[in-house]
Amino acid sequence: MSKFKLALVQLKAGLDKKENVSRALQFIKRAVSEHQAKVVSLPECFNSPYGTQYFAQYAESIPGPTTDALSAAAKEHQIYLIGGSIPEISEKKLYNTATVFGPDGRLIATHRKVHLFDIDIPGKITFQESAVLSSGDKFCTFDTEFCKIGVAICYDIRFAEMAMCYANAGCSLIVYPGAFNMTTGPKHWTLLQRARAVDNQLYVAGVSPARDEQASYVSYAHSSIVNPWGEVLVEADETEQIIAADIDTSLIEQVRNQIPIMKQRRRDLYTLDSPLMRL
Ligand SMILES: NC(=O)CCC(=O)C(=O)O
Repeated sequence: MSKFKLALVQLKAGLDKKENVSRALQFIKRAVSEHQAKVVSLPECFNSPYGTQYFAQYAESIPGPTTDALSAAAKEHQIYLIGGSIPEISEKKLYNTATVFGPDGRLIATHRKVHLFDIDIPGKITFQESAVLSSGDKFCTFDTEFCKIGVAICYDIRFAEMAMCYANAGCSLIVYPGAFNMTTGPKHWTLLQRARAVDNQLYVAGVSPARDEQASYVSYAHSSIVNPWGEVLVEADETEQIIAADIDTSLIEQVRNQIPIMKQRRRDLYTLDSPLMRL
């Protein structure tokens, strides 16, 4: 059993990359000093505006200037830092990539968004990440002294199978840096976080950029942390801010004993057969 504080930084990312990174560093410092956070996460695409027209221009290799700054911040504050995501360039391909740094500043995990955000809701929103990005083909979990944590990015949350793989791998918490929009956000963002939490009886956190009404892509914001009961422990509004909550792994054991769906699965009728289960 363990208990630790998770803080999510709902950051407003603008056109100035240096300014975005510098604001992120200020908020990380505050997450530690004001909330005593041991694990801190930034949102999807935190050093760049979110949009296919920006990814190539803002892309960096990893390691690069943005991730060097994250590494130094994790070390300075002795925290696990989930660096939201950034546009990554590697071997001439672009990815939407999350990085995770340990309290010693070492890069301990990366996640390239597995499910690219390609949707078409006529008159509302059409978006095609796959026009410029390549998808990742690996899962991402990392161990801490508190619990195992899984990381996936935004649209990945719509795929229940992926969260189930993370639960089967022993994760107590899944963190989704994500930038839902003003069409799907109000309908699905919190619902999906609650669904993944209830399906898998674990904690789920969604960490979004703050809303910028002037941006070409307007984020819904509303970062939140949901417990294994599916209860929203804390939810941001649309403004730039930090939210934080205790992650208490004893609640996972309690819920799994009280509602023992993990033991009641009919594996004779259905199985999740993924080679990537071997994380
Ligand atoms: N950045 C994203 O993947 C957005 C996902 C989203 O808005 C959705 O509805 O799904």
